Amino acid sequence: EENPLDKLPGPKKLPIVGSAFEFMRMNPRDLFIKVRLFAEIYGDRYLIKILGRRILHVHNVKDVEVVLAHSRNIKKSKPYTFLESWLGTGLLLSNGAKWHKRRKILTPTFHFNILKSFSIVMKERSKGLVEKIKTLENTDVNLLPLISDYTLYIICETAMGTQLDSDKSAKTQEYKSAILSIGKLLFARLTRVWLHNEYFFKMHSLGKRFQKCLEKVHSFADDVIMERKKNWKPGQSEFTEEDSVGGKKRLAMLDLLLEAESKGEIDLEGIREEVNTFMFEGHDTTAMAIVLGLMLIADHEEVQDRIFEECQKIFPDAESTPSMSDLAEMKYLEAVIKETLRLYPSVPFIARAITEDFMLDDLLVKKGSEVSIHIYDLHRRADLFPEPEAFKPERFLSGEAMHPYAFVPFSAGPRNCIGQRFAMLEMKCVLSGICRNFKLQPRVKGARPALLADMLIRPAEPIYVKFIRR
Ligand code: HEM
Repeated sequence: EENPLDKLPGPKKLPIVGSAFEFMRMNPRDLFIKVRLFAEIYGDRYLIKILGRRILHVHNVKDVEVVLAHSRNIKKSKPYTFLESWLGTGLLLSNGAKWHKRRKILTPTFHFNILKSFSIVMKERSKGLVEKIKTLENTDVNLLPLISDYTLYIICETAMGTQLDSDKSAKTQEYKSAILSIGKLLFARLTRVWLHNEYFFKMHSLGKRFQKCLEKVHSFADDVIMERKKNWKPGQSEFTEEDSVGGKKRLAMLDLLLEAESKGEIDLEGIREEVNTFMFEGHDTTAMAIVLGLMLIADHEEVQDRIFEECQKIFPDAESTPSMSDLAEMKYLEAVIKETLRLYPSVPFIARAITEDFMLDDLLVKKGSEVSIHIYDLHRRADLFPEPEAFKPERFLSGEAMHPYAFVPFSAGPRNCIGQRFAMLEMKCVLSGICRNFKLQPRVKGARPALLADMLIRPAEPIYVKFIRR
C-alpha cells in the first residue's frame, strides 16, 4: 500500500529490516551525534523505517505545533512500552480513558496553594544544599550526584510526603544508581532490535540485569507508599487556602491518590504506577537541568552577577527565604533557566504513535505510523534562535513575541508536562539559593560536555564546578 511518508528522505533502507543496521549496537553518544547529522543532511522531515515501523522525524516549528496540539493523537510510541515494566501505565505512559482519568485525579496536585506548601520544602532543602556546599568550598565538585540527592529528597517529601533521612541514604543511593542502570539498559535494548521482543529480552543477560534494577526501584517506591499509608486517614486530603500558610499542613500527591483509592477510583497497583512515574520524572529531569544550568552559570560571570543583584533587590537579607511572590519576581533567573532548557532540554525528544490519519500541512500521516519530535534540534535552529549555540538569557527578556511552539522543553498540548510549574519553582529555589551564597567557577572555561541519547539528556562525563563563598 502506498504511503506518502515513503517519499521522504532518510537513511538507506533494506528490505524487511529497513534502516535498523544504521543503529545496530550503537553507543548513546554516537547515536546523539548521528541523529543531529540526519537533521542536517535530510532537512525538516525525514523517515526512518525499522522492521516495518515508519517513524517520521520532525524538528520544525510548524510540524511540531500540528503534532503536539492534536487532541486525539496522544498515544506514546513503541519505545515507551519498554518502560512499562518499571512505570506501569502511569500518567507518562497511559493512553485513552485511563490517561484522562489519572490526569484528572492528579491535576489538583499542582494547584497554586499546594505548590505553595511544596515551596516550603523546596526552600528548606535548598538551604540544606547550600550548607552542604559550604563544606565543599574551593574544591571541584562533581555536580550530578550532589544535586540529584536533593531533587530526590524534594520529590519524595513533596509528592510522597516521605522524608529521606540519613539512615535511608544507602537506599537512596541504590535507587539512584538503579535508575541510571535502567537508562543504560533501555538504551542497549533500543539499539538491538532482536531484544525489542519481550521474550528474547527477558531471556537475555541485559533483561536479567534490568529485572534486578526493577526490583530495587520498586521496593524503594513500595516503602514510600507504605510509610505514608500507615498514618493516612480518609478526609485528610481536604486542603484550604489557610492550610498552605506557614506550611502547617503539607499535602502530598500521594494523599490525593490514597483519597482516590478510598473512593474506588484507583487501586494500589495504580498508586504504585504513579509513584514510580513521579519519582522518576520528578527528580531526574530537574537534576539534569540544574546541573547544566550551574555549568552555564559558572561559565558566565556576568550572568552570575546579574542573578546575585536580582536576588539582593528582592531580599537584601542573606538569611531570608524567598516567598512565592519573591520567586515570581525573579525574572532574570527565570530567563537563565529557560535558556538552559533551550540548550539542554532534559527530555530531548518525544514520540507519538499515530492512531488517526492527520495532515501535516501537505503531508498525509497515516494511522499506524510514528512521529518523533526532536526538541533538542528545534531549540537549536538558527531561524528561531539566532546564534543558537550561544548562551544568552536575554533572548527571553526581549519582549519580542516568540512562536508558541519554538520553545517547548515541557512539551505542549494535551500531553504536556504536568510538573512544569513545580519544576520551575524548584529550579528557582535551588539556583537562587546557590547564587546568593557562592561565586561559581568552571573547571575548564568554555568546556561543553558531549551528550548521550538516553531517555533524558545526559552529559557523557561528570561536570565539575568550584564554589567560592560570596
Ligand atoms: C526540568 C524539568 C522537567 C522537564 C524538562 C520535563 C519535561 C517533560 C516533557 C517533555 C514531557 C512530555 C513527555 C512525552 O510527551 O513523552 C513531560 C511529561 C510529564 N512530566 Fe515532566 N518535565 C520536568 C519535570 C517534571 C516534574 C518535576 C514532574 C513531577 C513532579 C514531572 C512529571 C511529568 C509527568 C507525570 C508527565 C506525563 C504527563 C502526561 O502524559 O499527562 N515532570 N515532562
